[in-house]
Amino acid sequence: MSEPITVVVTGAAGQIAYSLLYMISRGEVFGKQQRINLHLLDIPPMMGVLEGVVMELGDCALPLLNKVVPTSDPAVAFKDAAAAFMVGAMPRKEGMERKDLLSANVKIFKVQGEALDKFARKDVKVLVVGNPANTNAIICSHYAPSIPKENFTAMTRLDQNRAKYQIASKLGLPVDAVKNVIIWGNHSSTQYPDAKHAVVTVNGASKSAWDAIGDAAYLQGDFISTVQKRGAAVISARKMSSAMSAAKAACDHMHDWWNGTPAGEFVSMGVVSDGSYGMPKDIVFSFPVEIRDKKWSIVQGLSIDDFSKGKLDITAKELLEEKDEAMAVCNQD
Ligand SMILES: NC(=O)C1=CN([C@@H]2O[C@H](COP(=O)(O)OP(=O)(O)OC[C@H]3O[C@@H](n4cnc5c(N)ncnc54)[C@H](O)[C@@H]3O)[C@@H](O)[C@H]2O)C=CC1
Ligand SMILES: O=C(O)CCC(=O)C(=O)O
Repeated sequence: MSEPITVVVTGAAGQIAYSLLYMISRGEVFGKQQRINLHLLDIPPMMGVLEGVVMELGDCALPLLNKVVPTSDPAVAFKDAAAAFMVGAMPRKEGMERKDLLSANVKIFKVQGEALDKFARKDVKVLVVGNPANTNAIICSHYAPSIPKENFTAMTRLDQNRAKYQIASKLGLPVDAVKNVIIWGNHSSTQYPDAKHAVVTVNGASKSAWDAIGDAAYLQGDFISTVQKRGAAVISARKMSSAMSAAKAACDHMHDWWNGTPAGEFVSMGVVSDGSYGMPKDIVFSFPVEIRDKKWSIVQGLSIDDFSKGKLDITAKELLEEKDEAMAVCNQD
């Protein structure tokens, strides 16, 4: 067993955390030999609920759980953090766009960025889940200047998993037969789910998902809109936003960041743009990445046709607008 690492989960009394805490504590992210000190942050009115979550974690009798620290103080929560799941934020209700949450949620990420800067390890890996996730991540990074920008990421893995599931279902394949589907841009309805580089394994042979499906109208139409609107569809059905699937995606994202991606495979993550694929710099944009030694790099050289370029430009424009609005909100104080 290794020395314990400190893992922070914000929004720890909420619905995503309820699934996420169990998966992390079972060793599904950092491995079955890695002991964990879980730091659970929520707001003061939720401390009673959080106490119940702590009781249940104890009652799960999880051998990897070294210590659980419930708190409403960011200074306590982020102390020595090696990894942070930033879930705590308001979810949207039916009829809202995720960016409608911006003014309420962005200030949370300013305060927590400042706390990460002061109290976390300088190599902390930060995954922003709370919406609008990409813009909250750029704000968090902005207010944590002593931590490298590369350490701040936003979650588009749920969109990737949704896209993978759509392709697998269309072809009647298991989900693990589908690889390298890409989510470009914002975790919003402007995101671009791109199947052009995806591959599928059929009867032991690898082939292009595009050719296997053989229906460009679907792949440029219903496939894209289904993935873009899946969050809203879940809200409409459940009257609450996705939680189990979001927790699973957060684990997948951090798992791959910690452990790396298999050769020839890439995953999508919102990362601070370096201008790759002609996208604006210094926004958190979802790109395909490969990961080695706990460091991601954007996959270069993928062909982008005019259809794709148009989609990338739309989502980049939205991210630039969101960033301006978020900075204006933060500068009000
Ligand atoms: N990026 C993605 O793919 C996804 C993002 N989300 C987003 O994740 C966020 C959380 O969703 P749920 O867990 O369903 O919401 P929830 O409402 O069940 O839980 C949120 C928790 O955050 C807490 N919180 C609020 N302000 C806080 C602060 N300043 N510090 C610490 N905790 C704070 C709340 O008290 C609550 O316990 C929402 O913004 C939601 O839209 C949800 C699904 C997928
Ligand atoms: O759609 C939302 O705003 C809530 C959850 C979410 O981000 C998602 O399900 O993709």
